[in-house]
Amino acid sequence: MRFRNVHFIINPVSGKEEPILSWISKVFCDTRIRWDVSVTRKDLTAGDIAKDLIGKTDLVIVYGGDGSVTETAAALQGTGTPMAIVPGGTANVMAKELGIPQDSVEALELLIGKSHTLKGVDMGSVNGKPFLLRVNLGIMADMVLEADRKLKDRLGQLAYGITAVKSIAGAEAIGYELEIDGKICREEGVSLTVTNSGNVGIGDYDLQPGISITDGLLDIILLKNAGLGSILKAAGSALLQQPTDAVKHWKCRQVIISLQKKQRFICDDREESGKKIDIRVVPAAVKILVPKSE
Ligand SMILES: Nc1ncnc2c1ncn2[C@@H]1O[C@H](COP(=O)(O)OP(=O)(O)OP(=O)(O)O)[C@@H](O)[C@H]1O
Repeated sequence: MRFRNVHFIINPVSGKEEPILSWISKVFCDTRIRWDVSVTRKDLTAGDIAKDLIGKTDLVIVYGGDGSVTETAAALQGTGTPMAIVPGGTANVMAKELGIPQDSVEALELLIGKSHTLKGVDMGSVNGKPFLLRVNLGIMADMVLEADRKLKDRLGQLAYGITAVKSIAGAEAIGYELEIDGKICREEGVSLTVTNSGNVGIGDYDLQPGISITDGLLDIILLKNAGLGSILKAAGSALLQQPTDAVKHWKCRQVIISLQKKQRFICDDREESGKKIDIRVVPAAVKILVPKSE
């Protein structure tokens, strides 16, 4: 696929410290592609910039972490303007999920070559607001909330490991009423995840086997307790991509979660709270540039 005009959105404070402008210039200098750059600010998000670019460029390319990627996807969803990712963040979950090179120069080279294609990627909506990766309640939410900017700058991905240990230590199971595609069930667990993406940003491991970001479905994953045995079984299941009895797994188009009291949850990187959480899939919502499969 050939693009004539592309527009980069760059987050100057995301995880990696790289001379990205000089690399863009080098990679694009021998092409006929016209490129332009906008830089995010605290008061000008990737989503704000992407909204302004709808229909005005052939491709929006975001250089940043999953926060910038999800903001851009939310802005472009349903518009027909495609996007690409050059992973510049700490974890870069979305790039891993889609097989996009983690190395920035390789990701730039993918844009100018012929070995890429545009893929229709599912998104989700939670109480009417868009998300790309997942919604977390319980210990997974606590883990992300505790890993603040300073900790991520100092420790990179290890920040999530440290906050995970803290969150698991204090975990208590709570009751969830789940209405899954119209069918009601009652469950208890320490962590509830409704995910669009399988990858969790640690190597190539998926949360559970069989999760796809292009299947038009969401996956609900419930971790029943935070005992060591249960955590090890869940981790082993992710490593070996085998099901386990420590985790319950459903696929759905919609789930309505009812809680006994208002609880905070994480929707991608965003903190929200609620007592009733209505989550739906939006199939093939946004077109993203990915490597062509063999
Ligand atoms: N110029 C800026 N100054 C300060 N903060 C910024 C600026 N531009 C963007 N941000 C903040 O960065 C957030 C997005 O960060 P992003 O996800 O790109 O990187 P990251 O946190 O390093 O990556 P990851 O999510 O993979 O850990 C935005 O939501 C916004 O709050």
